[in-house]
Amino acid sequence: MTAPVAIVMGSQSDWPTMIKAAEMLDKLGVAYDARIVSAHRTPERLVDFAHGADGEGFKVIVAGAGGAAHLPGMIAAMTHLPVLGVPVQSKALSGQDSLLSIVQMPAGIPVGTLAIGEAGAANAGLLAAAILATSDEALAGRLKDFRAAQTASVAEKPV
Ligand SMILES: Nc1c(C(=O)O)ncn1[C@@H]1O[C@H](COP(=O)(O)O)[C@@H](O)[C@H]1O
Repeated sequence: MTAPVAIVMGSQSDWPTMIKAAEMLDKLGVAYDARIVSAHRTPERLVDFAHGADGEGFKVIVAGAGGAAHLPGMIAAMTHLPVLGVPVQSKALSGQDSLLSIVQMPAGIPVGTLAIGEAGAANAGLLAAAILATSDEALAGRLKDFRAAQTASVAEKPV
């Protein structure tokens, strides 16, 4: 069976951030395919990926990039699949550059933008699962269990 989620990132250096999306999907029993694709450095790979994503069977794309982060928006421009953008924390501007370049899309081509860094990547995994869960009752149940376990793990008093 093909993986329903593609996790793409602009560079190998993004993987320590984007692995948080992968770990979340692992926890929820959702298959994914992780790839390095860059609008800047591998433009033809980007075009092939974005044009072929639907045909490959992907349902949701999680795209992470840092700095001048054109990757999520360029993918969104070439596929109708939902694209979730993760602004990777950059060294020079702490990810503000990544955030603004992903979130400020013109009307007509949306990228669902998450928070900067690892929390954003983890939430992208959760959101991808939530999108898939609208047509997958078993996954919806696992998402509810995840929430319940999270709630139960929060102590009432600090130690
Ligand atoms: N923003 C993009 C794109 C893109 O948008 O296509 N391709 C690579 N990059 C970003 O460049 C940063 C530095 O990359 P290196 O660490 O490889 O120099 C990474 O965060 C990557 O996402």
